[in-house]
Order: sequence, then structure tokens, then C-alpha cells
Amino acid sequence: MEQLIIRGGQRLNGEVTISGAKNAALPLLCAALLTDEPVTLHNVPRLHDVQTMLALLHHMGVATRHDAGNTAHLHAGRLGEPEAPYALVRSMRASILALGPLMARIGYAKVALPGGCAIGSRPVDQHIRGLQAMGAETVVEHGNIIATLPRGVQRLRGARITTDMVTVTGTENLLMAAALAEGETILANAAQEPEIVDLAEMLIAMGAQIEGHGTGRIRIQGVARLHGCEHSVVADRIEAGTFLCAVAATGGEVLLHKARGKHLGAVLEKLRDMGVGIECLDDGIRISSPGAASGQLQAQSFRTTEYPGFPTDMQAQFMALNCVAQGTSTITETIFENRFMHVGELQRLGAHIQADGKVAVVEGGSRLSGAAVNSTDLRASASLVIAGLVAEGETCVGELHHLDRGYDDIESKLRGLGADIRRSSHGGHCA
Ligand SMILES: CC(=O)N[C@H]1[C@@H](OP(=O)(O)OP(=O)(O)OC[C@H]2O[C@@H](n3ccc(=O)[nH]c3=O)[C@H](O)[C@@H]2O)O[C@H](CO)[C@@H](O)[C@@H]1O
Ligand SMILES: C=C(OP(=O)(O)O)C(=O)O
Repeated sequence: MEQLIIRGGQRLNGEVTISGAKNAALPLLCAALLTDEPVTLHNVPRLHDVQTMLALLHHMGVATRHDAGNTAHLHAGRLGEPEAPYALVRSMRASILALGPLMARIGYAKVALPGGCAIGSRPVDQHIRGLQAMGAETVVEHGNIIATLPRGVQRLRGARITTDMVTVTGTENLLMAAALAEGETILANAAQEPEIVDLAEMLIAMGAQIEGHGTGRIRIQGVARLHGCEHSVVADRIEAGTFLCAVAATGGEVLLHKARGKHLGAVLEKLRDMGVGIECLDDGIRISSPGAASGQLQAQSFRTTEYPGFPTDMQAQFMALNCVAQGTSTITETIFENRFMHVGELQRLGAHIQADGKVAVVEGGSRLSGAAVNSTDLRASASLVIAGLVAEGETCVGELHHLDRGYDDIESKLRGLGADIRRSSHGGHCA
């Protein structure tokens, strides 16, 4: 079983390049299902989730190739077996993103219901309800959502859809479905994340007519056909945020190439309030954290909310940072009901945190000490890496399949900044 072995205490210095965003790449790859022409996607990160999505698309009859230069070539000329089986969906919930494009392109989809996962129950009722409003008939049978069009109906039809809550992949699924539907669709209460904007920009490059992406109301005029395109995946704001928290905690000065400050507003504000130096450049972010060494970082309270609020995908990493900053902070998780599983593992490293329901109270100023810990979900694993980088002695982080879902070679990138971190299948000295 592989582990990351980290010897804490090194400052991070230098330059790192942020990869393409997982949460943008996954819907963009699915958008290739909307056309029978070739699609070329640049800056596609090398992640397990991307491999799983390519395997899923291949299973459906899409020709796929992810080349060494991080460009993915996709061609959904003829769709063979448009099914997303549970084996693939279970390992990656974003498989649900095949539902909208398949319904739009061929009027049939069979996608396994994702079920619950480590961070919460995560239903997909809004995806299904939206497609029903566009004329789809759906049943859930043997654990699969089977969606069809009524006899004699060729295409989904545009609709006005107000989701009960803001849902990121729900908005993406309905946006892709609406792009090929007949007539106009209004998505009200739409998610505004940068990944939605990236998807809309790719769809527009394919010939879709979309307005209002990046706001809570997206207007789509369906077209009969979409064509192929070439598009580049936006930089990963969560990977960038993870590096920012790591540098803030360890101290040092790092330039994050390609990171976009405007996508990280809420996180950058908290870092600045904490006492960290942040400079947003045209094509990157520079961070310096001299206060880390002298114990001058001030812990920050925050609530996770939809974009542009503080992202739930940054909650665990910022919690690790708050553990070593000074003062008491309160962290409220409002998006997922079970996203504090890293608390127990951070406690093993010496953190003082009390979690009760949606709220965790962190007593800062902890002197962390290395230990064996296990990842419980993707961002939890990143929080343990950050804690390991500041902990005294050796930290061994296990269950790396969570980390590998969403970080493109994080250990090489951290090593390039001076961290003492390596991957080993033999384990370290941690008990
Ligand atoms: C691949 C991808 O982009 N994943 C991101 C996406 O997940 P994902 O799109 O799955 O998250 P949603 O935005 O849909 O979830 C927001 C909330 O709405 C609830 N909900 C959602 C849909 C639905 O039909 N019914 C329902 O009840 C969820 O359980 C959750 O409590 O947005 C999350 C919130 O920013 C991020 O943490 C994930 O990293
Ligand atoms: C929760 C996440 O991803 P997913 O929706 O793929 O589980 C994440 O990226 O932090």
C-alpha cells in the first residue's frame, strides 16, 4: 500500500505550475459526447478521475487519447453502448455528467445512480428533475437511471428550470442538455463557478448559443447540431488554493504560474487577513508568508458557500492552516453534511479541533508532530499533506487513491519547492 512520507519543517520556495482543473476537465470531456466531430482539449490534468472519465467515454464508444503533452483527443463519432456502469460511477461521481449530453445527442442514457459518498449523501434529484422538465422520461431500475424520450419525440425541449439548490454538476448537466434541445432554456439558481464558465465557453466554441454563464441565470437557445472544437482547460483553483495554504503554513515565497487570483477571491481575502502576502499577477499568484516562522499568522473563521463564497473544496486545507496559525477559529461547512472526517486525522497529528455537526472550532497555535494518518476523501488527504509539511518528524499519509483522484503529481511539485516528501510502497518509520 503506497504512502506519502513527509518530513516536516521545510519552507517552500520557488515556482510551481498549476495544472488544469479536475472539476472543469470532467464536464469538458463529457461535452465531447455532444458532437460527432473530433474535439481537442488542452491542459487536461493527469489524474485518476480523468483516466476514469476517459475509460467511461471509451466504454460508450468514444475514441479517446490523452497524449504526453496533456492534450486529450476525443471523437464520439458513433455512440456504441451509452451506459455508465456502477463500477466506474462508484469510483467517480462525476460520471453522472454523461447523463445530460447523452439525452441531448441520442435521447437515451443509462447511468448508474452514484449513491452516497464519504462527504455526504449527494443526491442527483435536481439533474433528473431538470431533464424531466425538458421532456425526458426517467425510471430508476436495478440501481440505474434510465432516461428516454417519449415515442415519436426526437429532441429534448427547452424549459425554465429553477433548481432547489445551487448545484454545480447539476447546472453542467442541464447546460449540456439544453445546448442541443429544441428552443430556449433558462437555468435559474444556476451555479456560477469558473468551471461552469469554462464549460459554457467550450460549448459556445462548438456552436452553442449561451448567455449569462457566470451568473445565477443562464439562457440557452438550443441548436440542432454542435461541431468539434479545440479548447484549453482552465487552471485548477483548488490545486492553487492547496499550494497557497501549504506555503502559508510552512513559510517561504512561491510563484504559482497559471493560478488565477480572480477565481480565488474568498480564499485570498482570508489569507491576506491572516497576514500572508498575496500578489495577483496576469498569469499567476505570488505568495509570501514570513509570519509563519515567527508565529504571527492569525487564524481565520469562515463558512463554506457556493461560488463566489469560500469553496467547500478548500475547507480541509484551510483548517490545517488554521491549526498552526494563532487564535481560535470557527469553520462552518454548509454544503456537505459529512465533510469533517479529516478532523480525527489532524488530531492524530496534535491539532486541537472540536467538530459538532456543521461547525468545527479550531484552537490554533498547535505544534504538530508527525504520525501515520489516513486520507478519508480527496481534500482531506490534501489537508494531511499540509499538516505533514509543518509537523515535526515524519508523517505517513495512507489511502492515497483519494489524493490521486484530484492532484497531478503533488509530491513532485512540492519537492520542487523544497519539501521533503516521497511516495513509497514500503512505508516510513511512522508506527
Ligand atoms: C466534479 C465536481 O465538479 N465536483 C464538485 C461539485 O460537486 P457536485 O456538483 O456533486 O456538488 P453540488 O453542487 O451538486 O452539491 C451541492 C449541494 O447540493 C446537494 N444536491 C445536489 C444536486 C442534487 O440533485 N441534489 C442535491 O441535494 C448536494 O448533496 C450538496 O449538498 O460541486 C461541489 C460543491 O462546490 C464540489 O465540492 C465538488 O468538488
Ligand atoms: C468533492 C470533490 O470532488 P467530487 O465531486 O469529484 O467528489 C472535490 O473535488 O473536492
